[in-house]
Amino acid sequence: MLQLEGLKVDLGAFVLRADLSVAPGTRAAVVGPSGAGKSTLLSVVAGFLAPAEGRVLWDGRDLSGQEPGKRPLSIVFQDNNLFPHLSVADNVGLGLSPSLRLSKDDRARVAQSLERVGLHGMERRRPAELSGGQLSRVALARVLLRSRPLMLLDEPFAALGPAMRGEMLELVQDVAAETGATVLMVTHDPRDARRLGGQTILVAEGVARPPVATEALFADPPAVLRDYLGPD
Ligand SMILES: Nc1ncnc2c1ncn2[C@@H]1O[C@H](COP(=O)(O)OP(=O)(O)OP(=O)(O)O)[C@@H](O)[C@H]1O
Repeated sequence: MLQLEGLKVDLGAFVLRADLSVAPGTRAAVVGPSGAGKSTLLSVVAGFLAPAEGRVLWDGRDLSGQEPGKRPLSIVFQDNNLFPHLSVADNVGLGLSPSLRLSKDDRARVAQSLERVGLHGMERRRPAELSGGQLSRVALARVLLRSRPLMLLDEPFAALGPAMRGEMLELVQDVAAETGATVLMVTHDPRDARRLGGQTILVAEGVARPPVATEALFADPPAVLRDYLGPD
């Protein structure tokens, strides 16, 4: 379980607070106005930012001071954090070993996870030789391989069209189901939040609110969410 306990992140002109927990295996969309602090929230969970107050706990263990690579999580950003000079297989292999010292067995697992996301035969390509959707698949193959219990996705599919986004969201759900991971996914699209089919953390007015059922939230949105969503 992820717990944000009395958390305060202070970026000078911007302060974000959070006091919430996310039950194991929850798929939670993170929504809210631009500049509200969604990426900041993910950054503090990931360990890129240290909180001024409070703690981030995973299964009751305080993650303070633990560097991002050692935390029990995987991250996917919009640019998919792929290295342009490395092959698809090596980009995925980094999920197992940052120095790319991979055993034969590791290589087989890389191939297996690429096959799982529909990229069989593309192992030797470089990121520049792939489409946007395929790049997202590479990033998800790495997440699958790492099999960490928490997946942080920051607008991962914003550059893709609606149909492809739907496909990718299904893949995220499959990957989360296979690894049992808890998912936090920042999105600007309420349809994506609904498609994720779980809960939503609303970030607005300096606060990340506890997760609530997505359907119920969008059926009767609080004023700040209504303003953000605009007229139907
Ligand atoms: N390194 C920083 N130093 C100071 N302020 C920052 C820093 N990074 C972000 N901010 C500010 O913190 C606030 C929250 O930014 P953040 O990127 O978390 O918002 P967001 O909800 O993810 O926005 P968007 O939806 O536009 O991506 C913004 O007002 C931003 O200007």
